[in-house]
Amino acid sequence: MSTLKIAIQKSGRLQSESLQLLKSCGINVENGRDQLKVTIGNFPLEVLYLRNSDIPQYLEDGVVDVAIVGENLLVEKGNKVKIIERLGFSKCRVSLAIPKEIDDNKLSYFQGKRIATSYPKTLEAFLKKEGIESEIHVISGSVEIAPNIGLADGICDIVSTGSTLFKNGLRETQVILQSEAVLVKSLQIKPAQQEILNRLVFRIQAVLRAKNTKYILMNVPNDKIEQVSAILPVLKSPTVLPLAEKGWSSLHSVIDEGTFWNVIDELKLAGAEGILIVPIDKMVI
Ligand SMILES: Nc1ncnc2c1ncn2[C@@H]1O[C@H](COP(=O)(O)OP(=O)(O)OP(=O)(O)O)[C@@H](O)[C@H]1O
Ligand SMILES: O=P(O)(O)OC[C@H]1O[C@H](OP(=O)(O)OP(=O)(O)O)[C@H](O)[C@@H]1O
Ligand SMILES: [Mg+2]
Repeated sequence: MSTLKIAIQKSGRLQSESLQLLKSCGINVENGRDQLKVTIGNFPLEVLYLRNSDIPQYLEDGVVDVAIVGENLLVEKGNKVKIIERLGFSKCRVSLAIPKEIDDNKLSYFQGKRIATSYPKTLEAFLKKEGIESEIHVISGSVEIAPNIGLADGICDIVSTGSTLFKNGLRETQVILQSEAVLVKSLQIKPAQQEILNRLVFRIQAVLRAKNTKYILMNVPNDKIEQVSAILPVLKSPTVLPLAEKGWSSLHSVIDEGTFWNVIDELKLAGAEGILIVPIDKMVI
C-alpha cells in the first residue's frame, strides 16, 4: 500500500504546532522523541522527524513527498519545491537591526558595514536588489549578540515579538521578508502519493477554515429576522428555528471572528438578544 512521506521538524519552533495540526486532522501521530520515522495507524502517512535545515534538499531530491517548514527557510535555501498551503503559525519576519543608539533608519547605513546573519543568501539577494554592498558574516545562532561583541555593525535575523532584539540593545530597521509555516511538496511526488496528499490537504483546509470561523447563535423577534440576517455575512442563508416563546426564533450562522466584533453592535441594535459565539472544530464547504 502507498504511503505519503511527510517531514516534520525533529525539535524546535515548528514541531509542536505541526503535530497539533496533523492531530486536528484526525491523524494519530506521536512526537518523535525516540523514533525518527513513525508510521501512522489511521492514515497512509509516514512521519520523518528531521532537522529543519535539511528538509528543503530532501524535498528537492524526492526523499520526502511533503513537509512543514518556515517559508523563510525555503527562500534561503532556494530549492525547487512547491508551496501548497500557508498554515498560519510560526509567523515571523527576517529583518535588519542595528544598535538602538544609532539614529539612522536608512538602508544606506549598511553601505560598507559588517552584517551578521544566519540567512546569508536572503540578505545577499536583498542588498543586491537595493544596491548596497556590505560584508556578510555568517553565524549559525545567537546572531543578536554580534554587535555587542564587536563582530558586526548590524544583524539580519528572525524577529517575532522583538524581545530578543530589545534584550540585546538592538532595534529593527528594515523588514526583508515575512514568513509563516507552510505545507510544501516535492516536485517529484508520484501520482499515488499526490492522491493521499489531496486527502490530507482537504483535511488541513477544513481545520484552518474552522480556526478563523465561529458558530453564532442568537434569539431574534420574528419580525426582525430579515434585518438581522442582512447584517450577517453568511455561507448560504442562516438557519432559523422557532423558540418555545411565541414570536421569537433562534438564528444560527457562521461568522469570521474579526467580522463578529465589527457587527456585534449592529446585531443588538437590529433586535438580536442572547448572542452566543461557539468554536467550530472542522469546516467543509
Ligand atoms: N521567534 C520565532 N517566532 C516565530 N517563528 C519562528 C521564530 N524563530 C524561528 N521561527 C520559525 O521557525 C522555523 C524553525 O526555527 P528553529 O529555530 O526551531 O529551527 P532552526 O534552528 O532554524 O532549524 P534546525 O531544525 O535545522 O535546527 C524558522 O525557520 C522560522 O520559520
Ligand atoms: O523576536 P523574538 O520573539 O524574540 O524571536 C526572535 C528570536 O527567535 C529565534 O531564535 P530561537 O529562539 O529560535 O533560537 P535559535 O537561534 O537557537 O534558533 C530567532 O533566531 C531570534 O533570535
Ligand atoms: Mg531559531
